[in-house]
Amino acid sequence: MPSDTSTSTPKTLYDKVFEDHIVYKDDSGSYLIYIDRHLIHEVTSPQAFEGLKTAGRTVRRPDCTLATVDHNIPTDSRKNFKSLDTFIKQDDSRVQVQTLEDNVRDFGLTYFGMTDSRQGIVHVVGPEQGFTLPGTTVVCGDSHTSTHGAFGALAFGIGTSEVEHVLATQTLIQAKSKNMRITIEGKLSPGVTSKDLVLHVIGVIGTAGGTGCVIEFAGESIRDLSMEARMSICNMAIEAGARAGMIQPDETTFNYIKDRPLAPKGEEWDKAVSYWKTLKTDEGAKFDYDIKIKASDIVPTITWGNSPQDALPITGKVPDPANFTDPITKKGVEAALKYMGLEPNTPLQDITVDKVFIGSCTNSRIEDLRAAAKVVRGHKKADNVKMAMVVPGSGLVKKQAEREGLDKIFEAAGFVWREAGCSMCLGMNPDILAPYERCASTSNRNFVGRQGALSRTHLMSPAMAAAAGITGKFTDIRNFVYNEDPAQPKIKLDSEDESSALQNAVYNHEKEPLAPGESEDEAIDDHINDVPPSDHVTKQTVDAKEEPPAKAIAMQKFLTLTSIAAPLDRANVDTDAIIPKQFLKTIKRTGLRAGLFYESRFVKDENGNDVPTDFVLNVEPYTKAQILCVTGDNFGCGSSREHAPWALKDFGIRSIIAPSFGDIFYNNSFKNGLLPIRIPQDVIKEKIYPFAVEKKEITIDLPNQQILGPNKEVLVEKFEIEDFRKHCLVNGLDDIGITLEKEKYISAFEEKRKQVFSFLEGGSKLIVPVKGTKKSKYGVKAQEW
Ligand SMILES: CC(C)[C@H](C(=O)O)[C@@H](O)C(=O)O
Ligand code: SF4
Repeated sequence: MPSDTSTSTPKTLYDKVFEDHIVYKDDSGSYLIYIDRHLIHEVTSPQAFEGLKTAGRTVRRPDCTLATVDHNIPTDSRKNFKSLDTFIKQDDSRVQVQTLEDNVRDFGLTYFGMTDSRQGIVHVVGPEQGFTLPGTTVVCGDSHTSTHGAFGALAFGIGTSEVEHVLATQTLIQAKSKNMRITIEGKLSPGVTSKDLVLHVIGVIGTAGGTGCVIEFAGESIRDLSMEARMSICNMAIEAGARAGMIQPDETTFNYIKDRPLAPKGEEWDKAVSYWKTLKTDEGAKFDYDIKIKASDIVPTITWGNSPQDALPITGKVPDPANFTDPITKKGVEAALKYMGLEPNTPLQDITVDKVFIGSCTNSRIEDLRAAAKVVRGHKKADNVKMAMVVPGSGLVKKQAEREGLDKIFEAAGFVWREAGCSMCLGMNPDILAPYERCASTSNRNFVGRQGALSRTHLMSPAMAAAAGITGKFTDIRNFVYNEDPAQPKIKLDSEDESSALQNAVYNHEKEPLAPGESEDEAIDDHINDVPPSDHVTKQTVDAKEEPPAKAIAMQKFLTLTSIAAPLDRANVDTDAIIPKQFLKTIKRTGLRAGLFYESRFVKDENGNDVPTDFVLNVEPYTKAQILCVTGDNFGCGSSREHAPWALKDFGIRSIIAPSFGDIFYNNSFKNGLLPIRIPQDVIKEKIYPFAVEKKEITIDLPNQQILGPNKEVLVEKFEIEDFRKHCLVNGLDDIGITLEKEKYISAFEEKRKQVFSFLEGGSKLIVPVKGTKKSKYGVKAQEW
């Protein structure tokens, strides 16, 4: 490290960053890579911390971790915030937030809580603070970690078991992904934004298009974009099925980072920039897939269905199932139209909306809010729009917008101005749509039930969502009549005033005034005393200390499995469908059976009770199936929630056969002793699916990598599985235990890193004092400032 550029083989940006992080490579080709930056939020971390405590493990590098709360928190005004107990009314949400506060205190981690204006959506906070840097590896228990790839970082979502792995070892076990490049040739046309660009790309390559790949976005249009616009693109790389999205860092990147609180300073800055300038794809580097898209083909784009790939030009019409020949696609279109309450061939611009949501980690940054405010300025919300909600991505974005008067513009138009959080992007807090409400949303997922049960989501850019709020229907922003009255407040143009000095005046946290005679430490200690310790955490920590530290925790072994297989004739089954968001509000790994495929398995009767449907897992004998046989591509796409494999496992499923899987789901399954098997679609349909339908038992033989029929005849001669994964499953081995045996390699890497990448040292510990994390009362090392 840094990767050797003098050798003859040209490398891609991804190759370089990956190679610079290899701690160890084993004979089977599996890598242990070092993780520079780890972001944490309340939904996917409780079980990870619980695992650490149970095994008596500590956090290896607290300086590499930064925590905040975002998914569960209400977006109501915090002016009268007194405590979590009174502010968060939903019990399960409050427990998750409280559990995170306990954990960051117990492990001495840096945390932006609800009274800290730096709190916000993890993917807004990381870049805003300069925690995200080019050439780093960035992970988070969240699929939209791909956002950070806009800086030339290798950034990807992980499951909760991997969160635990990173906390304990600061590394991850990884296979090398394939290289894909998507070049957008030429310049974007007026009125076309980065959101239109990325929706268009997903419409072209599909939600499984990037599976197994890291996508590098390149070309003139990408180079022309601001950092915030680049983040919106990489954010949605996961929606194209990719492991990560990346953009070569350049002057735009460096200017954005300079002087942010955690950016390297002085000589370290110069050293960093000279390294960052090497982070580009070499001439002649090989891509497994090289796709070119003309910028001139991209127009303002919105989605019509339940997958981000259901993207159409705003000038288009709702698709007609009669035009589709492939039976799975046709069935999917019919189901989506029914769910979305749309008639085939309706012009998109004739469709009226009930609500507008401007926010989410895709589009809640200052430029997004400026673009929306510019549309709204001097207009009034349409009468048919029941509510238009604007949710800034962080407390600092909110403050900046208020300094610019954007809040007043929104409010004058009848839009609602809220506090920072994920909000209606997935509605884990009270911000949800009522059944059948149609929403113009700047978020990234339009899945069934995503914004509330039976909700109807259409994805689009901030300007288009704002325009829908004004006209009451989907609107081509190119035809929108802005109010140009000079008496209206002026709004900065996109990416104007990106000068670092101004940005940082804004994005540095303003500390709360100290009480007379109070020192900073005392102020912090006071706040800690306000946060009541939770009994279960205290107890677990103490218990763990009495136990000798565990090495490898055994997982259930997987050798052979004979069972009937439940047939599922669907494509793009997302993890929101496998386990909807309301079941994520748990701090345990178990008890999720009830939520498995909840929206498919149950409908409500007139008294609001769950009534089972004829979904395959409700039908005998499939209630006892241990195998799921899926015919369509991309099973488990979308969110990183490990709750999906937990729920399948809780139901009794131990193996899933499908043509392809979402990357994070695939990974998460192995960590829980589940075996996902990739088999070509025609083989599934011809050889396995018929037995599933006939309720006949099949056998999966993992040691021999075979699938056998009811009479033990060979259906699949040798399915693929990486050696390392097979080894772990067959022997029931826990990854963390295995990795900890590589301690000497990790330490050696860290020693070198200290010299070569000295500008990464300090990490989140360079943050100015943060409330609530100074002292641990429970024995684990506290953060020092
Ligand atoms: C809660 C989290 C696991 C999830 C994700 O990984 O994406 C969420 O952020 C989402 O957008 O669905
Ligand atoms: S996609 Fe939505 S829920 Fe997920 S992190 Fe982003 S804002 Fe939060």
